[in-house]
Amino acid sequence: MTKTSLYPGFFISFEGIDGAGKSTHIESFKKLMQERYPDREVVMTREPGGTPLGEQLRNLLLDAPMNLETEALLMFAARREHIAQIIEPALLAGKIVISDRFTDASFAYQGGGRGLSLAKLNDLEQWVQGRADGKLLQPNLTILFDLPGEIAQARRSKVRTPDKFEKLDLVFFEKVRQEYLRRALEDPSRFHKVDATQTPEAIWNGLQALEINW
Ligand SMILES: Nc1ncnc2c1ncn2[C@@H]1O[C@H](COP(=O)(O)OP(=O)(O)O)[C@@H](O)[C@H]1O
Ligand SMILES: Cc1cn([C@H]2C[C@H](O)[C@@H](COP(=O)(O)OP(=O)(O)O)O2)c(=O)[nH]c1=O
Repeated sequence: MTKTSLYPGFFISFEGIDGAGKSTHIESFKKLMQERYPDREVVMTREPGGTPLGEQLRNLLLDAPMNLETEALLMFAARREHIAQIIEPALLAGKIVISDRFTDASFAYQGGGRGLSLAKLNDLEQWVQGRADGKLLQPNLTILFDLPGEIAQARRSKVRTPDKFEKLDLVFFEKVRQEYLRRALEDPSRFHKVDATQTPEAIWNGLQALEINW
């Protein structure tokens, strides 16, 4: 059985290091899905966040310095609420859910970047995404914007005031990137890797050509 058949809906996550180009494409991608599947509702959401409690946790997570384990636990607490309130009900109702980040980000940032053990992250993933039937709720498709840390940093420095994670250095973002790539290798049927060094137009053409295996 594929993960796709766990729910009538379809779950897509967008991932990548800060500045890789997710925000540039996610709204248009939502519109594309809506045009392609006019009889389905498309729900756009994000992590950390997605629920009133999750958004409160997001404010804390993005600004307050905290112990690494605390950070991971709060990320997964926000995720549990997000799954219970938003993601699972939408998937059960046959909707398309697009989330700006999901669990791969915890492996990449708290694991790869900050060094939390993958065993602990695996436990949290099982805890928060495990279902009564023993299967794991995962995105059906994860679109990973892959970009060298240096290029992402140059793009970021042009635009915005950095949050807590964005202030971290180049070595950190390379480790984050490598963990994303490791996760992609581990589950190649779920991941679609985008070469984010391409022009926005080329990236968009690639996204439009992407086949959704419902
Ligand atoms: N393919 C691209 N080539 C050059 N610059 C880009 C590309 N995609 C996005 N950018 C620019 O890089 C910056 C970061 O992009 P953004 O989409 O906000 O990244 P993210 O949401 O992944 O952090 C923005 O200024 C954006 O205009
Ligand atoms: C979901 C998640 C995000 N993050 C981090 C990655 C980002 O730096 C930050 C917020 O992500 P994001 O929403 O992509 O921020 P922005 O749109 O402002 O770039 O949270 C984690 O460290 N772990 C997680 O599990």
